[in-house]
Amino acid sequence: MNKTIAVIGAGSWGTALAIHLAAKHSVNLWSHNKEHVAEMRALRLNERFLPETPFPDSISLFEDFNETVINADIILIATPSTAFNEMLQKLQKLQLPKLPPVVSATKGLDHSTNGFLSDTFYQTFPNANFTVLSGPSFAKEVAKLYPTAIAIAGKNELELEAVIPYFHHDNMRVYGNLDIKGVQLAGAYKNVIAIATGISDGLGFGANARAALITRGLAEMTRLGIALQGDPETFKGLAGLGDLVLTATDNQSRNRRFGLYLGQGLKTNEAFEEVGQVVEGANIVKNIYELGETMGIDLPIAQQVYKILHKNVLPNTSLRQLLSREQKIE
Ligand SMILES: NC(=O)c1ccc[n+]([C@@H]2O[C@H](COP(=O)([O-])OP(=O)(O)OC[C@H]3O[C@@H](n4cnc5c(N)ncnc54)[C@H](O)[C@@H]3O)[C@@H](O)[C@H]2O)c1
Ligand SMILES: O=P(O)(O)OC[C@H](O)CO
Repeated sequence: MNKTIAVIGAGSWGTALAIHLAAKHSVNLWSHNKEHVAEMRALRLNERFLPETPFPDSISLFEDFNETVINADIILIATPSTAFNEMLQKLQKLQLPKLPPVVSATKGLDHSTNGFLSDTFYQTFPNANFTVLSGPSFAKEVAKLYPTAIAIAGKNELELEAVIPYFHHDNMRVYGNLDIKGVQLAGAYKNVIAIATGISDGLGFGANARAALITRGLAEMTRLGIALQGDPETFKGLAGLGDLVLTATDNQSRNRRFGLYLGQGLKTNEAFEEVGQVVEGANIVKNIYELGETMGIDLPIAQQVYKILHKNVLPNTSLRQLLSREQKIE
């Protein structure tokens, strides 16, 4: 089957997935930045975000949103979470007679509601097929076609069957998942824990502290996830533990690197500048903190990351506060 896939967002993730999908399909890759589109057309490469992997011939570059999606068999949104809503508005404006299945590869929450991006999507398109792609997957490795396993989550098996075959081929193995809320919460939360382990490593706290943050981070992610109607099993799977371990331990992660810079003494704005790409954990830690407060759920690691980023608490003070909390049963 040679189908057409519209990829919305030409950062590192949209581009990597475009390269993977282009092995079997035609891909329309869209960026909101006209100069970036011209550059990618000329170079047949996304030099800004993924400079090591040239485009196969089956990728076409688009600056016009309408042209990108009008004949697409599926639409993949791969923008940062801050732009997700804007992409839905663009899709709505098109008034397509029937929206093709939409897959979100964005890892985050809705910043204005603290809610799931899927809820925002269903409010705009109540009857459309919407699924979420998540799991341990660095863009650079996907673009180089290294072996990768991910999860795609949706409301029911029919919706999953309509999209999984587009992604499940060559070096990518896809597991279907029916817990769309848990998968999203895990994909967002692991970014915050990766910032915390980065900070801890930047401070030189060592391997014991890193393992403790990952394990206790998984516990608090699971606690919030269950309270938000996620399935506890999800947090042990690819979108949970899998992505948490990847992001919290490998320096390809922007969230982890951002934390490392903070731990080494850089100010927040300096750390953002050094990373130079999206840091979703920093985008959403306030949402997670507010969810914990309003729902009365203890999220100690996220609380400390929130205080470092939003209340000017020093990383060293903050992480030591984690250790000095009252003794409890695991
Ligand atoms: N890079 C990865 O390894 C990876 C893997 C899995 C998931 N993700 C997720 O994918 C999403 C995108 O991340 P990325 O790695 O591609 O980020 P990136 O920093 O590499 O690129 C961001 C892209 O978004 C574009 N953008 C910014 N504002 C926009 C707007 N208002 N409208 C349209 N486009 C806009 C930028 O021009 C840029 O092309 C994030 O939620 C991230 O967590 C990334
Ligand atoms: O670079 P990060 O920290 O945004 O992580 C990228 C992916 O989410 C890893 O699965």
